[in-house]
Amino acid sequence: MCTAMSFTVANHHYFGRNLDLEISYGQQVVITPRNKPFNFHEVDDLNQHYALIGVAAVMNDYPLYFDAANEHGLAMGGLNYPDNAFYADSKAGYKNVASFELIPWVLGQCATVDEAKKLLTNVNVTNRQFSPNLPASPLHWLIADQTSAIVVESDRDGVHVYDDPVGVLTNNPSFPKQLFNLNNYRTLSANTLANTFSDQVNLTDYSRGLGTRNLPGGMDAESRFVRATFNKYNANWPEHDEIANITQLFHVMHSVEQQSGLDQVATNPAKFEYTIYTVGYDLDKGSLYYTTYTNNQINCVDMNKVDLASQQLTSYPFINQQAINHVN
Ligand SMILES: C[C@H](CCC(=O)NCCS(=O)(=O)O)[C@H]1CC[C@H]2[C@@H]3CC[C@@H]4C[C@H](O)CC[C@]4(C)[C@H]3C[C@H](O)[C@]12C
Repeated sequence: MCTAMSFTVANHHYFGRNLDLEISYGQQVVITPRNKPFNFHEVDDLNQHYALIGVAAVMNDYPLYFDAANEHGLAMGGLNYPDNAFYADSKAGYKNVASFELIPWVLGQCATVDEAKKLLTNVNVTNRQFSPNLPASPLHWLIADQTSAIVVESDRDGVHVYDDPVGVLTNNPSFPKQLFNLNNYRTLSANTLANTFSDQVNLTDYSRGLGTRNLPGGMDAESRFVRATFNKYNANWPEHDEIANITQLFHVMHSVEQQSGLDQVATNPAKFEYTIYTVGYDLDKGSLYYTTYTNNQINCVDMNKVDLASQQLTSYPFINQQAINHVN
C-alpha cells in the first residue's frame, strides 16, 4: 500500500508519498537531466525533456520511477492498484504507453496538470513488460501541480482521468469510491463539539480530540485515504517557514505510515509491509526531502545542484542509518 498527496501552503507547493512494501527494488533518489534521452517503445522518444528528480530503480541505465517531480513543479506517483489495474495490448489509433513509461512520458513534456490531461487523451496504458523478470505492476497514478491534481486509472473498461479535488491517493478500491467514502466522515471535526447525540442524555466532553474519535486508524487503504485527507486539511501550516512546512508535511505523511509488524503480507506470512520511505517534494524549488523507516532524519537532494543540461543520470543511495543526537 502507499499514500500520496499534494499540499499547498500559502505560496509553497509540496507533494508527499509513502512507499509501503515488504521488499526493496534497490531504489535510489535519481535525477534525470534534460538531455538524457527517454526512448519509448511506441510513442515518440523524448531526446530532450524537462529534468526530473524522484525515486527510481535504475535498470540498464533506465530510471524506473516510483514517484518524481519535474523542474516545473509537476509531480507524479505510481501506487499499487491490484486486481483493478488492467493494461491492454497495443491498439491502433491510441498513444500506446507502457505502464513503466508513463511517469517519464508525462513529466518529461508537461509542465502542468492541464497539459498532462491533454497529453493523456487517447492514451492506452499497455501491458508491455520492462524485462522478462519485471512484469508490469498494477498501478494507478496521482499527478499534481501547484494548483490541482488528477488520478489516472487504467481499468478493464479503459483509461480514466479523474479530477482529484482533495489531492490524495492511496490504493483500492478505485478512486471514485475512495472519494465518495469521504462523505461517511463528514461529521469528523478538529474542534470541540456540542453534544448532538441528544439533549436528554448528559454526555461530557471528558477528553480533548473527541471530534476525531471516529477517524479511521487502520493500515488499509480506505482508512488511510480518510485519515490522510482529514489530517492534510486540518493540520496547521506555518506558511512562511519552509522548514516548519516540510516538518509538518512529514508529520502528516507519517500519520499514515505503516509500522513494521502491523500489516502481514498474505502471500508470505513471515513478511510485513511497512513504510520503506517517505518523500516530500518542494515543487517550487525542485528539491526532494526524504526519511526512511530506519532513519527519521529528514534528508534533502536538490536537483539544481547537478548539471541539468547533462546526459547522465545522477543517483543518490538512501541514507538508512539512524542519526541519534547524543546530548551528553
Ligand atoms: C509495489 C509498489 C507500490 C507499493 C505498494 O502499494 N505496495 C503494496 C504491496 S501489496 O499489494 O500490499 O502486496 C510499486 C510502486 C512503484 C512500482 C515500481 C514502478 C517502476 C517499475 C515498473 C515495472 O513495471 C515493474 C517494476 C517497478 C520497479 C515497480 C515495482 C513496484 O510495483 C512498485 C515499487
